[in-house]
Amino acid sequence: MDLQKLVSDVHEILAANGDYSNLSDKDIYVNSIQVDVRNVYFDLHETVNKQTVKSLVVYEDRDDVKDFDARESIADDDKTLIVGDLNEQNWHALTKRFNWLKPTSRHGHKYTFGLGDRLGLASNAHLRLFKGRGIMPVLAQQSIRELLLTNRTETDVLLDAGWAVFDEGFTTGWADDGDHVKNPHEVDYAIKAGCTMITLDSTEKIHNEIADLTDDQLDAKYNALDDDLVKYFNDTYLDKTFKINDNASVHFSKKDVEQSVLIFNGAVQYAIFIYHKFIKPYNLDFEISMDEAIVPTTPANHYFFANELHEAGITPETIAPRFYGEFQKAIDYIGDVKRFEAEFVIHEAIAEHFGYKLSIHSGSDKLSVYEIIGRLSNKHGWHVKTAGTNWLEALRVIAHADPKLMQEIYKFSYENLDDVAAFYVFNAQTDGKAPKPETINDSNVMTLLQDDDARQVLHTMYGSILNYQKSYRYVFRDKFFKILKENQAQYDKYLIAHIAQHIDLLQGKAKTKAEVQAKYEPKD
Ligand SMILES: O=C(O)[C@@H](O)[C@H](O)[C@H](O)C(=O)CO
Repeated sequence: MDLQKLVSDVHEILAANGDYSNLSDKDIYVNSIQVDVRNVYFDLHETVNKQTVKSLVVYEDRDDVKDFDARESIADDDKTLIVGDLNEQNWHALTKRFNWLKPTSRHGHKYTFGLGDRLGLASNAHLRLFKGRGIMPVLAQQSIRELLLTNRTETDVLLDAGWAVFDEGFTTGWADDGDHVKNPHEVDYAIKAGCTMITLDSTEKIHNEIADLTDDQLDAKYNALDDDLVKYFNDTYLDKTFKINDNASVHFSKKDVEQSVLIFNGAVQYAIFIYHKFIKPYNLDFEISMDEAIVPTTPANHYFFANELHEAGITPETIAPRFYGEFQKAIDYIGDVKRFEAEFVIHEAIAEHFGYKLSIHSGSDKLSVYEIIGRLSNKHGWHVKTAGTNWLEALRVIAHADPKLMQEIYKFSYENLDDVAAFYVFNAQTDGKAPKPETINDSNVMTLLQDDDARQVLHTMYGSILNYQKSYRYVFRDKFFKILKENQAQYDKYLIAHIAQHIDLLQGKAKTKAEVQAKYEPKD
């Protein structure tokens, strides 16, 4: 690398008085430039074999610059210029200089949005979309399931997102979600890796089987609890109506009390335990999710959960109920939208009453309900989690650039769908619902990204696709990343078009799915 030229670049930056539109070195990534008195920091984006290769350039007082891991360096008066990799040491060194680089809690941010970049290549585009929108991006958001299936660690996820934050000069705050952690080991791991938010997935503590009991069986099981507990729950809830506001109240029949206790109280107690062991001592941002339970969270169940937490002195930042209808991965909402709205009013009132926000999980593509969610919760705020659909946008790039490879990927996914049966709940099946691979050809391959069943097959099979090997060699992985990196600009375009649809509806800038699709859906 020509270090002398980089020194001239630095002097040009210092002389530019903040206007970097005409810098002579076009490899300087302008969004990344930071000038701190006479110290200068930026990323260099060089194109090598059609891919972008990034390096960090730091120009600092000679004694200070030592904590960077330099590949090369050169002295310039009392300063040293170093060039380094975008690695862990350099990112930590930068966070000591720029506080906004570190992920923080969502607390105080009214609108927050989880992005879940499965491949580590989506955050730059996301940040360009979020700049100036007034929404805090939770850039790093990976479930343990996703980490296992992609062979990534929390640190990989943090660094991919953190470097994008520096690259884009995104100074208004971002968060890192240790998503769907289920046990103390996973919570501890997420915290130690630097997650600022913990999403406790309480699915395994929720007793779905209680919903199938007859009234007599339910009664017997409930009354078998210790007398003092039964007395406490009956005194607190039985035949009571809690008026939450002018539009919402929650009534507890005998069945509501018994089901709320027997289905959810184990999860409440577990959340209290996790709160005292980790959340409170480390002052973490806490979400409790029950969205992947089999039983929907009725307004009474939700009120019960929130009230019991409140009695224990706990106010999480967000709670993710399992709303009425189905929020399946990668496709629109399934269910009666009117009933969803009627129940959402009550869920929102409960959240506002107890002082947290609702979190909408599996939020990608739920374009039929975002206008409702935005309209009903914009005053108080919301958290939305997309479900890794940036992976599908990556496949859109593959389908475009190499239709044959995409057909092979789909055929493989279709034939091996059982791989993910234990990880995901989805409708798509290979017994007639999802399109048969032999019907897909070069001219209709893009339809795979529009068909609900094909989307679900491809969405859930990411781990198998990326890790599939023959003779110890990856079959798809290397080709996949090569194409994606060579077409990053197109990937960025697709990513922005996809998430912009969600945000416009949530922010009330558009009213219908048709409107946002007409505005943003890629035409090619
Ligand atoms: O695939 C996953 O595990 C994630 O995308 C996860 O489902 C996601 O983070 C989520 O919770 C969306 O609601």
